[in-house]
Amino acid sequence: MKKNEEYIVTCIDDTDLNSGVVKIDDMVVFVPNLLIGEKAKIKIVKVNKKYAFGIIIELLKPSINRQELTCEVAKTCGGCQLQHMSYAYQLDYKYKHVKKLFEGIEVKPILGMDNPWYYRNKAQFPVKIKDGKVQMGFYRQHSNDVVTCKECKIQDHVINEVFSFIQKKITLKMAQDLRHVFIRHSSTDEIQVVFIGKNEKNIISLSDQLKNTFANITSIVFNYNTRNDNVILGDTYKVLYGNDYIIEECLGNKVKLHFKAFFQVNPKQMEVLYSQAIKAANLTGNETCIDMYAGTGTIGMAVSQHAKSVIGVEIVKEAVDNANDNTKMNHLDHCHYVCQDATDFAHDHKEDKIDVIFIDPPRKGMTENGIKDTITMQPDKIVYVSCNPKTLSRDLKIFKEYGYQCEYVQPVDMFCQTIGLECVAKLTKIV
Ligand SMILES: C[S@@+](CC[C@H](N)C(=O)[O-])C[C@H]1O[C@@H](n2cnc3c(N)ncnc32)[C@H](O)[C@@H]1O
Repeated sequence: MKKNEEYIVTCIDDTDLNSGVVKIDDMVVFVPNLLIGEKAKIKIVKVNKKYAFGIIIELLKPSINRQELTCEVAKTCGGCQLQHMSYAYQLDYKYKHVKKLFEGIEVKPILGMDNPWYYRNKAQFPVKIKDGKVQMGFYRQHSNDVVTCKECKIQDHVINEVFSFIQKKITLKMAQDLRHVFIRHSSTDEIQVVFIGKNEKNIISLSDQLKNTFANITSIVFNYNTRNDNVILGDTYKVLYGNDYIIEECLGNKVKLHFKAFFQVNPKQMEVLYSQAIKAANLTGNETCIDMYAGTGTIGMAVSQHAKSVIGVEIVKEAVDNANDNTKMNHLDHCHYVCQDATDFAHDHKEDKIDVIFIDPPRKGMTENGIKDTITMQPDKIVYVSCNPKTLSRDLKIFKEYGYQCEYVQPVDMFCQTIGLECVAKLTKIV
């Protein structure tokens, strides 16, 4: 097989990264976006020793599970990898792959959305100047090129409106000192805009236009980032209007949310996810709980309404400050947060007797030492919330080696149209 050769193929399988799998003379070829059962003319673009990669040139027999692409940049923007699948099929596809990862563990049916569009409450738009024009949009897949578009079909409508307004008003002078524009829209209908770049001088007039146009903007911030890597936010910032936070809501609690603090991007499914986490813990009201990787305290505050006390740990100072303000604002005085690395926290508390531990780490999951020290606390139950089924599966194996087994995994579709999936895992002590 050689590069640029063309073949007519039928797709026999798929991968969890949205590639169809075809076989040509016993050679496996991965073809992005090809669905099982589909017949297509493909072109080989790369050949390795044991496998190759191809691209679709012409779809000869489309699957009934394929849906029309309605987004104008679906083919160039890297955001929605599964937009060519009907939503029911996206859920089947995710379920099949998540089940493979958790062999021997019950995986409950995925909880999906009724309307899987316009759900995201946060967007980060890169800003560039190319050929004397300002570009603001999304990164092309595996590239630093910016794909411009009028709207994004998974961002909520208000974010699209603010995005479109900035696109119209931004000048070359403004763009030259900017790298990103970050927009959040809360469930309480507050808008936050964070400009990220070198210098705020040329942005002041845009900030004024924004606050004069959108009555519910409560926070405009300039974040200074002069680094040359792909970390989006810098350390220092200046508030241009209002506050450095907005007010969010989660399961009935108000949440003060700093722009540097984490918040789930799908507010509807966040409540489904955290309700599942609380259900898994089956609390009686007498438990002492830990909320590890706590963010602004969203899980811990909801848990504290069903438990005796909650102590939470989080590494981002601004988020911890928010979390402690949030417990006061919601009158939850048996819930308290500390700023520390989660592994160090688990180590310092390993002699404590804790009943239930909630864990919600970033994509990379936990450290083995963190898992060992968590287990030393001998909780009756551990509820692990994860946005990365692969690191969850790895960590569940380590938990099992140290005496905790997973009873079940409950997937929740938090990231419709994309390959992402969130899961809740319930773990109990092996007796
Ligand atoms: C997936 S978020 C979950 C946040 C929170 N539970 C929520 O749902 O809003 C993971 C959180 O872990 C925090 N984090 C990352 N590394 C950490 C560490 N080593 N120790 C403690 N917290 C950490 C991040 O700042 C982030 O807030």
